[in-house]
Amino acid sequence: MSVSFQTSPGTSPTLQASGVRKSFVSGRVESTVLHDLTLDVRGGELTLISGPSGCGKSTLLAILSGLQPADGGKVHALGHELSGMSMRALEHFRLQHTGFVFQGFNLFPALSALEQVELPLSYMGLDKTTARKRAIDSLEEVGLGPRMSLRPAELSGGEKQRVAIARALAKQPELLFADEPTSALDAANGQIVIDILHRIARNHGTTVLCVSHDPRLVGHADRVLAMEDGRILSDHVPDVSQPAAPEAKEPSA
Ligand SMILES: Nc1ncnc2c1ncn2[C@@H]1O[C@H](COP(=O)(O)OP(=O)(O)OP(=O)(O)O)[C@@H](O)[C@H]1O
Repeated sequence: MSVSFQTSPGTSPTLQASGVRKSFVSGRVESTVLHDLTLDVRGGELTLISGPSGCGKSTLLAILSGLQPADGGKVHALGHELSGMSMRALEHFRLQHTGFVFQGFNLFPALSALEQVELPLSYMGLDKTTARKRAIDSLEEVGLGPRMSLRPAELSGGEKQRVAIARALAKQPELLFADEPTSALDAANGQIVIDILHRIARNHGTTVLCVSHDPRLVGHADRVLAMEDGRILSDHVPDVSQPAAPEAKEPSA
């Protein structure tokens, strides 16, 4: 049986999935990874999808962001039905409206932090001056103003992830997707990253959807969808009076 979670009346969801199903075939075995999953996600909030490894979180994020097709059901993002879009239209949608942050940072070794952030802005068609200003503003917003000329090899893991966040933020996306953004980081850097994602949701009205198996993140989200075996088991607002992780200190470079 599937459980549905809907937004409360008066709020307008930016991401909606209804009856989403996904299976993978390996040899002769077909495994269902998502079972008739229905959910709504709102703007201006950090929504965390938590759950054990292998429960289908990354697959769900990939489907909600248009990176992967579902086998059934519908996904609406910013009012567009993703399942009805061509590959080309999906690419355009992702370029214009979404930002991604992944566990492995995905930075180019030869580019400075500033160049990493400017690059997607050039693909979006922004002129050089606008792109540079946006890139600088975004790097400053994640606390990397003084380090924007450095290349990945000269940055710590936490700083690299902040460059990746600045790169996503500079696009001014309505939807920001983060897949295990803290997994490669220590506790202090992980907390800084999740705090930045939270601030982006609050200050820019962005829909931030983060998937993670890290239980320390639960206390830092506005809303937590707990997933298990391809189903959402609960939808709750975390108790902020019970911090899930110790206070973060600004780490040294
Ligand atoms: N392309 C694929 N082909 C076959 N099986 C896949 C594929 N992608 C994912 N799976 C399987 O689907 C299941 C869910 O994977 P998924 O990556 O969505 O889980 P997850 O909850 O994000 O896990 P983790 O926390 O470890 O990243 C796993 O059993 C995985 O092996």
